[in-house]
Amino acid sequence: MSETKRPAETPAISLSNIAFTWTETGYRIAVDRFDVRRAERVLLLGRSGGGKSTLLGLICGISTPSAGRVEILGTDLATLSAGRRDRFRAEHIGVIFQMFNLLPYASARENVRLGLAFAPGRTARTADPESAIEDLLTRLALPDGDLRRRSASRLSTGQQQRVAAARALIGAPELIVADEPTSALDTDSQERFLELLFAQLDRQGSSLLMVSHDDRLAPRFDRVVRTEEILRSEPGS
Ligand SMILES: Nc1ncnc2c1ncn2[C@@H]1O[C@H](COP(=O)(O)OP(=O)(O)OP(=O)(O)O)[C@@H](O)[C@H]1O
Repeated sequence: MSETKRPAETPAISLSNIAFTWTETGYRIAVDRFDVRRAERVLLLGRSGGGKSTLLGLICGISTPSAGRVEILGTDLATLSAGRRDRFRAEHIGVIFQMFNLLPYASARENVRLGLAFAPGRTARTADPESAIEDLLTRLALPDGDLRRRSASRLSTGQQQRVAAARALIGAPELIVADEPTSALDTDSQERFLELLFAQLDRQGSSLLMVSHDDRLAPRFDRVVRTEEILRSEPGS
């Protein structure tokens, strides 16, 4: 049985007394306490190799800590089997990966549609999936026509990034987690992307945790946290 509290009482993310070690490298992190509130937008800033992606993996339930508690939207991830954790992630967390992780041979539309796979709640919130996909791609400035039919591998980096954002946002999951989604873009494209992303977040009221090493992004967020404020890491052997 998962342990679930009422939404109004629960933060989007609540981490306590976390310890995690990568067995292959011995690199370890510890986090005493870290919370993100509902609808809050938090930027986690830190140097490269400082453990940001490792932390996001724990928050998304891709990795599991050796100690401590990861609670997402009131659910303690340790109470879920691996399969249920995957379904929980699909249903409640829109993830924008650093390398986007699009299916290269699938079209932009098909990649966005994947955001609804294994996510009955997100699907139920999307009355008409095909027009929702078109609407999101329009809002995220991926022009109609050939581009939306083209396989993802034939899109520019910025276009792939917007497809990845649309896939994360479709069906309005409560939490969006983004791992350096703007790192491959020039400053103007970064600005445009963030504007589009934030406008969509305003519409759907999701929380956002974004990690980056670029502190120029800071003014746009409700709160900025530096990795060294919450996370201790040891390089291993
Ligand atoms: N899959 C893995 N297997 C083993 N060790 C890993 C793995 N992924 C990361 N690590 C270890 O964790 C350390 C921190 O990596 P992580 O990707 O969490 O940092 P980061 O802050 O996200 O870096 P960047 O900003 O460069 O993406 C790495 O130096 C590496 O030793």
